Amino acid sequence: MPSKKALIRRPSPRLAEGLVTHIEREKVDIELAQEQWEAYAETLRAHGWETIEVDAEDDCPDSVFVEDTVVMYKNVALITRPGAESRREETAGVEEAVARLGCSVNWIWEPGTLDGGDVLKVGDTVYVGRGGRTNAAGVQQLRAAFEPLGARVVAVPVSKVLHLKSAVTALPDGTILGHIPNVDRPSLFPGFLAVPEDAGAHVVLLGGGKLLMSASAPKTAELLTDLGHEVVPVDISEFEKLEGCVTCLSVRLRELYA
Ligand SMILES: NC(=O)NCCC[C@H](N)C(=O)O
Repeated sequence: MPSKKALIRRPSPRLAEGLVTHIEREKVDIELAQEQWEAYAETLRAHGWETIEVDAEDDCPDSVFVEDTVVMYKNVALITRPGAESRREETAGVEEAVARLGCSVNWIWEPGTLDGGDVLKVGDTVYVGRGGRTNAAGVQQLRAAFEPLGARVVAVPVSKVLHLKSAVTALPDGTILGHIPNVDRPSLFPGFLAVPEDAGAHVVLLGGGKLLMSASAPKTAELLTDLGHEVVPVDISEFEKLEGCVTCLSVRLRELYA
């Protein structure tokens, strides 16, 4: 049953201490981050999404990146076991939120690790990035959770960026967008479109053909507009300083069974 709910999680006051792995640390402006987060949430609402706030986790600097803690497939919420130990406390609140929404809940167990940022769904194909945060056991457990439900799980290597979705996401027609220097094996993806900017590879599908994108990818926005897409830009500069992108700030629940 189609639904338009999106989980979001308010930034921790300790956001500036969030993990940085592949880029140089830059000072984060917390007040600006809060404003940007409000504007991001408002943009979702303006496009028909009911936002559901997961209880804040003030002691977890990276908790705003809610996408990493749960992967949805149909009505099943797979609670992850984040690859970074400092992020493991984040999952409890998310589990509570999805259970309250009537999802069927499943879990990634030790020794598996998996971050939601490593999972890209394109129809019933579920790409999973095997990289710094997601290990082989995590990939196997994801397969065991979703293949019986009809998913085709495709594992792909990720070595150049934090997560698979830091490298690639997909347009509504299934075209995979990626910035070539960040993608390990572009040939693994059918219908690959190279984009000129890092952040140009990140789109959130708002519905009705609209694409939520970072304001830091103007050339890609132009390219996609020229291809007949409607781009909705948001400024998320403070989250980008922590290797966050537009996808990681929400989890869209499109197939709730309720
Ligand atoms: N899915 C995502 O893109 N998550 C971004 C997580 C950033 C956070 N600083 C981390 O390193 O875990």
